Amino acid sequence: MPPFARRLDSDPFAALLAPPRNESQPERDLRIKLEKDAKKVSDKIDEQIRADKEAMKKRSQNEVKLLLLGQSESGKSTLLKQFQLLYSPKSLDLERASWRTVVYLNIIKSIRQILDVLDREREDQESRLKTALRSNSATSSDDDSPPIASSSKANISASGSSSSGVNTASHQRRHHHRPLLSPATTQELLTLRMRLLPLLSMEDPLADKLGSHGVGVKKDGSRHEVLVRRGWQLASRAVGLRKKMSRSGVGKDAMNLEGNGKQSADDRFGWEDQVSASTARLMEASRQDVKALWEHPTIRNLLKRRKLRLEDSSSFFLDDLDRIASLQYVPSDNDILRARVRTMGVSESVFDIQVGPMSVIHWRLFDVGGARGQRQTWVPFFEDANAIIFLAPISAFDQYLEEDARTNRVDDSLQLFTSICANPLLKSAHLVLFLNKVDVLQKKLAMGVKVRRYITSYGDRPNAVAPVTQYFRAHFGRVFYRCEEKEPRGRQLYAHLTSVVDTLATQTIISSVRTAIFQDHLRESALI
Ligand SMILES: Nc1nc2c(ncn2[C@@H]2O[C@H](COP(=O)(O)OP(=O)(O)OP(=O)(O)O)[C@@H](O)[C@H]2O)c(=O)[nH]1
Ligand SMILES: [Mg+2]
Repeated sequence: MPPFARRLDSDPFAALLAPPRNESQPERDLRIKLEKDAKKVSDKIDEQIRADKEAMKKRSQNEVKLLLLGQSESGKSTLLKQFQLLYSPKSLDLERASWRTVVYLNIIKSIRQILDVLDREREDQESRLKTALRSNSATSSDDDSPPIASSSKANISASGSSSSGVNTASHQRRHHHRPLLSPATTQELLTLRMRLLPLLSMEDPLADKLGSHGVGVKKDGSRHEVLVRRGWQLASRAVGLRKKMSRSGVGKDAMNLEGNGKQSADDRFGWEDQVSASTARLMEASRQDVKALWEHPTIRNLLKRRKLRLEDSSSFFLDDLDRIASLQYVPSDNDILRARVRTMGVSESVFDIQVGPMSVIHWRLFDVGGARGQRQTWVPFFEDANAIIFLAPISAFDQYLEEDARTNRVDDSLQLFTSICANPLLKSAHLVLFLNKVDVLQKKLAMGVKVRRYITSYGDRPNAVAPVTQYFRAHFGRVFYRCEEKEPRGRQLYAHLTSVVDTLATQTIISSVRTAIFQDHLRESALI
């Protein structure tokens, strides 16, 4: 058998592609032409594939994806605002009016929480009085009760050893028996409460206002809890401006305080809707009452005694009411950093960073909702992430999750960090850890809050900032190295002690983190 025939026998493709044995000349010419045309098409496809690959490589070289991860209230959105301040400060200017609504909401929520505590104290005091009349009960000390969560839930943590390696303490709420409210003080505080009702009544309309701009509003007990999605700041502003234009279009201004022919208050101060304008006026009118409540010695005592954890921003705004409760108020950068609104889902922001005379990197940041119910939305963003900043608020050693009042927040952070370190989709991501809210930690320790009461494994170490931060840093480090030992990926952990509301310090850290992440990225993309 000739070698050609053998080849045809053994190679089915050669047999298929071979010209017919008794092909005529015209058939041959046609076949060759068709083959040439087919090759041209095939070459074009190859060329397109090559071009696509090249473009993809170029795009991935010019794009760095960074995820901001961590539990709720860890500071992810605040860190994003710092990126915005650093790389796109003008964009924050456009959002200022929207942040004013959030500041108002934050203040009103704090007042409501304070008044809720007052109500509970009154009820407890009444029932204690009744009991005392019967049994002549004794008083008890103030300092050993655990805090009550800002959600007003009982705060009882799981005891014993947890999978994260820290041991958290178990607490039972104690009752206080010493009466705090005299009849005169009760009367005084009830009068204040009554005078504050109009301002309090703005909470739901304000929440609805934010909620109507493509964001979520969750009913939290009897109250609205606002959750925001990507772009809410500008959506809120655009809707407000449209309303304002349509108002002036029909020739009447619902908010015109000055009478005909004069500029309305919302025009002068940039209010874009009636709800914000009304709240601003109520805020100014109620300023002295809010201050009287917030600074009232009995209220101070009560908050301390009941260990009410107002959100970190609350005292910041309440301490500065003279500035904020004014018709001229426009939120400063610092106010925006402190304003608190929950993130829902994943929101993406892009910053273009010039890295050379001709070269720009598109830095894509993904800010996620950190509550347990939100965490499943993170996973689709893991696959092509270049880097992660994981935020762990180490000041939260004495706090429990809002979504699970038995889980200590530091414990939750450690568990979450464990799952991030071990996730195979993130195996080549550059890993940065922010041990955040060091300023709050400092204040708590200075107030005498003892770490070992909440983290029993802390033992007899000194209750000071350096040993406490060192202890938590070691725990997070151990989680990381344990993951690397199990499955070595050659990664490093870059850890920073941060307070992301501190602009100067945070921006310095962002710059050094950026250098490290971009260097890693350039090294990797050179290998593609
Ligand atoms: N004092 C202080 N406050 C902080 C710090 N970091 C964040 N905060 C405040 O903590 C609150 C919560 O911060 P966010 O950035 O909204 O938290 P988040 O991680 O985005 O929370 P979710 O969106 O619910 O996942 C805000 O009022 C911030 O101003 C910090 O380092 N120090
Ligand atoms: Mg957020």
